[in-house]
Amino acid sequence: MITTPSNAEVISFPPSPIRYQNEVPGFSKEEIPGKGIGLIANRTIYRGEVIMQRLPTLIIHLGAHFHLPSGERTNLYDRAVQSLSISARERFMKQVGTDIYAKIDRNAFRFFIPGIGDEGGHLGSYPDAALLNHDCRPNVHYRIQNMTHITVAVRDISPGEELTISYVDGMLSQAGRQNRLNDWGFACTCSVCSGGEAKIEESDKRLKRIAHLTSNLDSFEGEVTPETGAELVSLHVEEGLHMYLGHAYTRAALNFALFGDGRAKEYAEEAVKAATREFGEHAGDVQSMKDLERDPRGHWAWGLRTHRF
Ligand SMILES: C[S@@+](CC[C@H](N)C(=O)[O-])C[C@H]1O[C@@H](n2cnc3c(N)ncnc32)[C@H](O)[C@@H]1O
Repeated sequence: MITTPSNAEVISFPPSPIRYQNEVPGFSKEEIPGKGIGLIANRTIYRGEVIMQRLPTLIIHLGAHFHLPSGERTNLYDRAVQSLSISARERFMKQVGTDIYAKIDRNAFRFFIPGIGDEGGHLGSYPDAALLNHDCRPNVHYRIQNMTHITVAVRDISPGEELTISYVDGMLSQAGRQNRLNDWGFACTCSVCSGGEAKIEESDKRLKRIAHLTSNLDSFEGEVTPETGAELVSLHVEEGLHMYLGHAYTRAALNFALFGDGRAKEYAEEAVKAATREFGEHAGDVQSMKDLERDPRGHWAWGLRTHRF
């Protein structure tokens, strides 16, 4: 661990260690043409399945990675990697990148210790999870909870399909995403990016519509009908943004509730499932959607829009 003394104390004593379940690996490592190594499903993996949970091999404070003089940083990185067990070191060193700095840069995942702002920013090295290649419309979502990297399927995955995550914000336009991906040194060949001009235009248009509906739903001034949230969910599914369905279903459920519409219940139920996949069962959205599902009419939002207009 390369961090400040106060962060080290918190990191050494995570507030509530999560349980580990036995894993039956649903994937194998394979060479993928044009992408290096990747992970391929070797059985059907169902939506919501936890695919992999990993503790970090190394933790590095963002300040150390980006602001230490390179000589000092190299020294620290060498010592950190030397202190790993032989097998952990081997897995770390197999990652892409010409030296330790590059391996961290190209493979590590960013996370923040909650409650202390930028000071809590770290890079976690998880060499097994780092084998997930990028797709703009991925089938897997990951989160880092108590320093643990958790990978969950966001839709059913067939045997032989590659497991992928998105390295960039999937709501960016295709050009915006490609621009960010240049940092990793590859051009994306996902179904949207390689689908030709018309497909890219259609996808960008959908993303604009998603942004527009989201902003309307989030403000009391925006133009919305009971159907607006349902349209938002459909657009996410059409666009392949299964990784973001938690917020979409939550907005839709709340919108139905605001209109005093009974569909709030079924959307809240889906919101609970999607938000659990994305953020974990203890996330705030999950709890509030459980409340809405249990008692839509008793919810604070029920009928508020109908009173107003
Ligand atoms: C975190 S690593 C992923 C694992 C990597 N393929 C390996 O062999 O270890 C990131 C690197 O994988 C490659 N990569 C990931 N996604 C890709 C994609 N969609 N197309 C081409 N290369 C990709 C790029 O070289 C990128 O810098």
